[in-house]
Amino acid sequence: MSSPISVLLINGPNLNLLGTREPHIYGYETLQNVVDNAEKIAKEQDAVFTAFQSSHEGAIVDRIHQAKKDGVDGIVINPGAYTHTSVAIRDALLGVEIPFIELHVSNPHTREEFRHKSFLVDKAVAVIAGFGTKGYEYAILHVCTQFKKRQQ
Ligand SMILES: O=C1C[C@@](O)(C(=O)O)C[C@@H](O)[C@@H]1O
Repeated sequence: MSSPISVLLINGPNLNLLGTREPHIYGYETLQNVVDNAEKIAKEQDAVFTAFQSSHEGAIVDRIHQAKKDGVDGIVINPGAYTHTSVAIRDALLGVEIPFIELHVSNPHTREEFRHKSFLVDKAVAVIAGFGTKGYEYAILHVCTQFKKRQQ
């Protein structure tokens, strides 16, 4: 029997405040809820699931490096504001060669101009934006069902 797909969910800065942060934009669901739902969906698909949140760019870079050592097959990442600024996170994702989905709770393209630029979008397998926290469920299910086990 082949080993299960392994998926890592990364949330960047301020996403720990989901549920209370600008709820008219991000809704009322907490990050804990989002992660619990994502884990449930992954488990239903017999996938291995891990989640990580940090508001620090370097910590996110380090976690992406660790993902390669751990044999992660796919990453779902909501980079928060680092979407619009971080060459380091882009380079980390490219460096580990793990396919990833870029995810946003809101649709940044309907918001301020500075949110229209993404340093990841041209390298992402897919982008999910504007579905609220439901987007996490779609992204995790997609990785678990459509991504292939990587050759180690
Ligand atoms: O922190 C965030 C959250 C976000 O990534 C989203 O999920 O909609 C959109 C970003 O522009 C913002 O900085």
